[in-house]
Amino acid sequence: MESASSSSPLGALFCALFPSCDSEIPRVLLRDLAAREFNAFLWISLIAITSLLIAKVFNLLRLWRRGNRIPGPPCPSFYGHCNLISRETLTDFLSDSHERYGSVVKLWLGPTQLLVSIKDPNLIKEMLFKAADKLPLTGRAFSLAFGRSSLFASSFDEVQKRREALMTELSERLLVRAKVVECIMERMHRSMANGSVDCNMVSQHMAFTILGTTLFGDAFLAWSKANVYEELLMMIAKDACFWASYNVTPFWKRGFWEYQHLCTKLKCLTQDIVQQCRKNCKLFHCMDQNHYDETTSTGKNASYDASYCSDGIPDNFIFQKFKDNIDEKEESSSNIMGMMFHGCLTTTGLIDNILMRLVTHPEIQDKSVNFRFDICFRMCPEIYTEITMAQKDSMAPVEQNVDKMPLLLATVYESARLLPAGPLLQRCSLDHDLNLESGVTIPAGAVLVVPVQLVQKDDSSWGSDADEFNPYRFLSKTGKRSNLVQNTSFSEETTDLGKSSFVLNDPNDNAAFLTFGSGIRACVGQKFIIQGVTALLAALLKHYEIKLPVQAQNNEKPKMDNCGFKLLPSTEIVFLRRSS
Ligand code: HEM
Repeated sequence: MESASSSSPLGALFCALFPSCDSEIPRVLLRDLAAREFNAFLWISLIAITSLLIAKVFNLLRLWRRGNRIPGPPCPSFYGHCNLISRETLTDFLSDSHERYGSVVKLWLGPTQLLVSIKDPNLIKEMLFKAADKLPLTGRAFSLAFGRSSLFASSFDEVQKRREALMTELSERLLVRAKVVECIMERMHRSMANGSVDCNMVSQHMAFTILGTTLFGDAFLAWSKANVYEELLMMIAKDACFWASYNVTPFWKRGFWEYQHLCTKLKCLTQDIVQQCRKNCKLFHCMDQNHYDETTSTGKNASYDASYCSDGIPDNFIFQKFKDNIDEKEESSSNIMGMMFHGCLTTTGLIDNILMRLVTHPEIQDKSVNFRFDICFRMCPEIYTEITMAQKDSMAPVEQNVDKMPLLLATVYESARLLPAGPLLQRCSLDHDLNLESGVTIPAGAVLVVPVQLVQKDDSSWGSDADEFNPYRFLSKTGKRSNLVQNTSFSEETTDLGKSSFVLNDPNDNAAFLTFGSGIRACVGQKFIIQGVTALLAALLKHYEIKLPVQAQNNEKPKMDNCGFKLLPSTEIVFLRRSS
């Protein structure tokens, strides 16, 4: 009978090489070899796991040692403050802690989770420039809902290229076109048939239309599924953070699959609007080509707009240049959905907030309609006059003259200051400690946060009226860029402003203005959305006065909710057509 060793390929090879050997020897040798290799494998695994654990323990000890050097409230238990602080109370807790322990405060959220909050504007600025990465949760929320995104990922290296491309694209689309304004006004007019409109609904629609037409072009205005898209996006927004907060994707939960179903629907709709854009474009291309052929054959001057359809894709269609930069594997639709998601949510909040400020401070729109204004208000400029003045010597539509409307721009910035889009700016530095110039060292792995709302309402940065709505704080007289913010009362300064022309101070010059973040990960859409929203408001306020309905005028003014990011109750407002 043939031996086992010679029947195996290795054994046969051994016998062929050493024919004189005993047939038992190769088998023993092979077994020995296998046992040694297995042992070596076990040793290597053991060493690797042990060194990994030692590195983890070492990092943890370092985090504890360095973390404990930062001032902060004592930790109630080994498991940290997590059980004591809810999302609603975090800002209050940080406010108290900053008051007691200074501008850099630490909180242990768990035995391995250190949170460091910074309140001093100059330290914040430095930190936001040095810490380039965002928390993994941010990237996870976007990728779970929309697929891998190279715009809203955590790592700076991943987003850097796309950020630059998007910034260039947005800077070419700063103006909201007359057609978009018309479409919004038409819809608002229809909604007003019931007497008043819900402020949040109308803001959401405006935000959605601005973003949709910027990303998808005019095809978006005629798209029959735009309303469904808007609803879906808002439904996803409600749950995105909840599902992303699981460390392991909860495949076993039914709710998760329902959420995923909504996300898939949104993706299909995104692809649908992209198709509509393509069709629209081909149509325009043919029409323009026919027009071009006609005009050249009749010898007339051809006015073919090559920039619109140079390669069969309209210029304003999903950012052609931006799309070119996306590598093949990446789904461009995830970036588009991400932009619609972030842009619509934040812009809805901003417009909602501005409209509420305008109805609760009617004197800023137009003094002639307000009977309660006092002497100081009589002297200060107001938005309606500003719009009419800006239009006086200009043939351009009102939305193209926003640069001549500093008070309207200041109103937008002041509303953004009082109600930022979220409670915290967040960063982390996973691999390196962060050394701040003040001497504070923030250990690698700590979560860094900026309590935006506290910073944007801090007396030391904004003066004694920091809590109040005062757009004039962003204005100064021509030729005198005085610091209006510090220790300046509304009445003194605005009286003075009324006598002379004035300019807008760049809000970003104040390190405590953080609505759009700051530093290398700051919002890419700031300039675009400020211009867009101001242009839309200019067109609206030129024709309408925005008011609370008569029955609501004596009610209490809307207040911020517990988190301070929403005005409650959601209010009905009225757009009253101006007679002239
Ligand atoms: C009122 C409107 C908006 C507000 C309040 C807002 C606010 C913000 C904030 C606070 C951040 C984080 C900044 C930081 O951590 O330093 C951010 C990031 C970002 N925003 Fe906006 N945003 C708005 C509109 C938009 C629009 C319209 C776009 C683009 C179409 C946009 C694109 C982005 C992008 C791409 C980022 C991520 C930057 C990064 O992670 O590197 N934003 N935004």
